[in-house]
Amino acid sequence: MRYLHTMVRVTDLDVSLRFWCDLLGLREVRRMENEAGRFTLVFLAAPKDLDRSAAERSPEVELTYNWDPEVYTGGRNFGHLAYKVDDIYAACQRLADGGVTINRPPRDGRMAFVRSPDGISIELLQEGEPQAPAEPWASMPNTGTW
Ligand SMILES: C[C@@H](O)C(=O)SC[C@H](NC(=O)CC[C@H](N)C(=O)O)C(=O)NCC(=O)O
Ligand code: NI
Repeated sequence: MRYLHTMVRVTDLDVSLRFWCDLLGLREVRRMENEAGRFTLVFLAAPKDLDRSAAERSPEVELTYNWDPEVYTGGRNFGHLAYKVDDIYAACQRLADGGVTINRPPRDGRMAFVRSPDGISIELLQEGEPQAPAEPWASMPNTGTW
């Protein structure tokens, strides 16, 4: 057995791709349009996983966009998706510049949390050793929950 993907239902595909790809940094590896089912699947992979994703189709995030509007509630038993990033300060700055709230800022130079446009919690962890605490992150308070 091996891990394949995590599926997330999204309410706006363009808004979601701007967050998951342009701001978070994932890459679209393939998509499937299903006319009969009236939905689109978009598979995303992190840059360092692209080769493996192309070969094994894993590990990926599967965005599911239902063409007919639906309201997605609950799911708070779901925790988060976690990614290692080369520079947690640069990643958080790119997300913040793109209008994403940094719910749990990287005060420790190691860990941050944000949420996707549909409220999916995402953990960002510094690759390797934590960075030295640096402003504005070191004194930035949490914003809500993640
Ligand atoms: C391609 C493979 O990875 C899938 O997950 S397809 C699973 C299939 N997805 C859909 O039918 C998408 C549209 C549907 N309206 C939905 O929102 O799920 C499926 O069986 N989905 C049910 C599920 O609970 O995942
Ligand atoms: Ni799936």
